[in-house]
Amino acid sequence: MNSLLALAGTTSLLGARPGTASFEQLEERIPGFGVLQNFFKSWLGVDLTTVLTAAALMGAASSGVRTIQASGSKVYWWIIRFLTASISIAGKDRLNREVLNWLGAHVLTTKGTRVLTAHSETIQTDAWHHRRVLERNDYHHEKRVPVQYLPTFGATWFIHGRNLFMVRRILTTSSHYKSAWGNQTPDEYSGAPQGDEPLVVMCLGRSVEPIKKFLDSCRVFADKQREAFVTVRASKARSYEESWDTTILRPLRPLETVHFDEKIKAELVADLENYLDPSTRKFYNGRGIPYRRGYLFYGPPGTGKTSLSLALAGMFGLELYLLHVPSVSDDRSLEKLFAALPPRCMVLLEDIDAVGIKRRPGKSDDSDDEKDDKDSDSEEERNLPSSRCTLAGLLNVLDGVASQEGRIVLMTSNFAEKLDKALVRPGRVDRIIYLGNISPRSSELMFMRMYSRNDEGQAPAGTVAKIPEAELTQLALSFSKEIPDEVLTPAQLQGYLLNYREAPVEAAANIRAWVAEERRIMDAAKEKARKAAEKRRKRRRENKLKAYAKMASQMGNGLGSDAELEALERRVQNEKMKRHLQAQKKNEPQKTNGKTQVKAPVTAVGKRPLPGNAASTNGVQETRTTVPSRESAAERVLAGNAASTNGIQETQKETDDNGEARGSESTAQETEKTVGDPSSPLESLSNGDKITAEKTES
Ligand SMILES: Nc1ncnc2c1ncn2[C@@H]1O[C@H](COP(=O)(O)OP(=O)(O)OP(=O)(O)O)[C@@H](O)[C@H]1O
Repeated sequence: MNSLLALAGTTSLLGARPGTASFEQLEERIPGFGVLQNFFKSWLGVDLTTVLTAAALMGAASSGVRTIQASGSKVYWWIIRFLTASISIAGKDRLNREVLNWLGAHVLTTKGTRVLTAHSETIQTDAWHHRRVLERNDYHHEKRVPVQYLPTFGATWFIHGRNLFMVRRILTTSSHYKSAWGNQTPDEYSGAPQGDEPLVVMCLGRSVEPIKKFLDSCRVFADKQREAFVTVRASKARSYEESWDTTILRPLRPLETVHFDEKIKAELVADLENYLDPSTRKFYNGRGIPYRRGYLFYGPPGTGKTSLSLALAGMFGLELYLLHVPSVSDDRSLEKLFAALPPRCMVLLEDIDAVGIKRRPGKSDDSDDEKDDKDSDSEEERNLPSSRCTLAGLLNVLDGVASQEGRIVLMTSNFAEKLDKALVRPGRVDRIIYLGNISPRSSELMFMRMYSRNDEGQAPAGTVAKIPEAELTQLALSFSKEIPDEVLTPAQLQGYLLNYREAPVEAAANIRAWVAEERRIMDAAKEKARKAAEKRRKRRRENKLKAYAKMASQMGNGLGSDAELEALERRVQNEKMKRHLQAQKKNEPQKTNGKTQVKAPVTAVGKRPLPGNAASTNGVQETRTTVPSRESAAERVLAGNAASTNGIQETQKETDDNGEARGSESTAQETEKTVGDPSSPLESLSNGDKITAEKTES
């Protein structure tokens, strides 16, 4: 048809009559044209050439209109470009959301805009939602996610700072719904924004400065909305492109509500203040020291590690970036996440011992016995998700070349002694703080916090309001006297107090019985765990003996009795240790006057002037002085040594029996060296130095 029209347009067909040159030309180009012409003429009385000519003219007219439209549009955009300035914002950028929120609060409501879009799902993470819930204190309202109204596609006009602005929310393919009306339906009636639409902010004038100011106002407004909250941003789980995606707003938690040693708390705050002081950055930069700070909070579960992190983020007005390492797909993604951090923020790596990152191969110094102990102690470890990030990758983002400056890394751990030494070395972790079980003093403060007036002077509801403050103080004191030092976790005690939310008198009266019951339950649980561990150890031992028996029978030397197999096992253990030490000797051969000198382990962390070196009475002890209730690796090694010293003697006897001479003296030396070779960072913090020094002297 097009070719026909073209032909009709190019050849003047008005005079194309049979027998004329034009008609013959047409007949030649379109075989059968004459027949069609006759058919139309005789049956419909219509001249086909006239019809075609009219169609050609119409086509030409419409293409002319299109050309005019295109030129008009070009002129329009040229004028727009000439007269306006603009800034576009990507759909996923946080600023995008902040601009929309600003428009929602300042333009849509005042202008009475009639075409809007509504959200009710992801909104709960926004400050305005929390504010409304807090303000209304309306339980039923809170059950339903409130609706927020925002600009839809297209342009929103408004005046800001005496400048005329237009914000365009641009349609993306994902947000467009093709209606039955095709492209005729305006965007706002044929689709709904998905939240990832880019924005273009335009302003009449030839400078972008007014737009920058406007964007600043949007940010200030968003910050104000968030004032009473800590913004927690979490890494997006398992996606192709890792990003800091989810934003959760948590109400501010005052640091006073996290109870632990007041001295250590004050030192921690002072340390952070000092780090965040602008002069510190200059100091670091001037001396070529990477401007970074790392903290490790460790202790049993429920002692306030996460609460402390949130409280610190709130106190310093920093955003808390929550990194869930097991859900990061690989080291590159981890790097990307760290690279996307703002210059000043806190990154929280929770339960860093449990993220499934393996120690670097070949770096583990654990003996078999130690491994056995660890196995038996950490049943839950078997169920850990295994991260695809490597330790090297993690170390690199924390303190490598790729690592960003300015941020604060907080790590929490229940078993800090399991952490790789490299992870907690200075530069990655500059302060280690132990959060322990609750002390009587902290329990008194917790009691007061639960029942006294809040910051706004409002008393708690119900009967509590009628109790005078002096009486509450007395109750708190008598309550705290019943709390054994360092036995219960703060979380446990908080749970108890919540059961008596409006009855402080009863809480104080019943505490003794509750503590006794809790102790009984905890003792029973410990005993059960001990028995289970014992059983596992026994089973493993039996399995080992069976394996040795099999080995022995394969060797055909007639060994078979339990005593013989145990002797064989000891020999194998000793041999393993000997080889291990020989391998080590190769790495650090230092012989002076024939005496082996054992190199002191790297104790940078332990030697740092950490706060509160003395054991604390308030539930917090500094790492160096307190190792959590679990037996430390050094203790285990020491215990292992005692056993292996016996083992050596017995082995000596056994080997004599077997006619194999073996120097017990050298074995003893080797054993001592093992002691000075701590396998965990906390060993280097606590016992490593001392033990090594003593052994070296001997
Ligand atoms: N030291 C503390 N002071 C006040 N409240 C505490 C303290 N420790 C724990 N809590 C309370 O116990 C609960 C759990 O605390 P949190 O999650 O901070 O402990 P955690 O040490 O991080 O535990 P986990 O190791 O299991 O993650 C919170 O509700 C918190 O209010």
